[in-house]
Amino acid sequence: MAAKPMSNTPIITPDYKESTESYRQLIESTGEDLDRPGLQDTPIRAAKAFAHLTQGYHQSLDEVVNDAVFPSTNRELVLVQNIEFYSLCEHHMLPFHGVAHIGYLPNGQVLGLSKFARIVDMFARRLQIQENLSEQVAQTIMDVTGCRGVAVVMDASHMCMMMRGVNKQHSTTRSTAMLGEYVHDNQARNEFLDAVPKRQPAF
Ligand SMILES: Nc1nc2c(ncn2[C@@H]2O[C@H](COP(=O)(O)OP(=O)(O)OP(=O)(O)O)[C@@H](O)[C@H]2O)c(=O)[nH]1
Ligand SMILES: [Zn+2]
Repeated sequence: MAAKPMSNTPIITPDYKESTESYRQLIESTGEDLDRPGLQDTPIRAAKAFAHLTQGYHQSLDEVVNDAVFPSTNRELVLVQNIEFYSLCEHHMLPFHGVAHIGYLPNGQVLGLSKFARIVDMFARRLQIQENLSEQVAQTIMDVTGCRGVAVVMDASHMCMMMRGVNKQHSTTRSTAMLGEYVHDNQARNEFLDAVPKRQPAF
């Protein structure tokens, strides 16, 4: 018997037509021969890869969280650290990647641990700048859990600073977003910042 569909939402199979054509034009603009064997499937491959890297636009928070919010009396710091992420900078569409560290102070309920990573990915898989990515993750955790405070630190290396432009191989960027009690409570801020791993140079 066929598996029962999970919802009545129609399954849309993307055909990547427009993005494949865009990649064809982009490759042609280099003077390359699109018919040579190595490149024949490259436009569709690149289109599929780009769709993957930007899939966060098509995810819903409800699906990502999947009701994994659980009652708890624990109100102390929960720190989920070293969540690796890959994103694309919105200025050059080149990758930036690194790790996110998320701390929060629960207020009667806690979020399933994997959901922190899923929320990071949902916002990272878009065209982004690192500062906004950090804020969006923090705000979403606050909205979903109703926590007392949330702090996000992200350490990342930006390919647009490494492969081109200023060509700096060792520079990394730390962005921070703090909400709720973390805004004014220096003791809570310091507890979180002391617990966050120190960032190593990119190489
Ligand atoms: N604040 C911030 N800037 C970013 C991020 N990703 C890329 N950028 C910067 O966006 C800026 C765009 O600057 P522009 O002068 O318009 O572009 P550009 O001529 O390509 O700049 P260069 O990279 O300096 O060659 C650069 O300074 C990038 O380093 C990010 O996540 N946050
Ligand atoms: Zn960039």
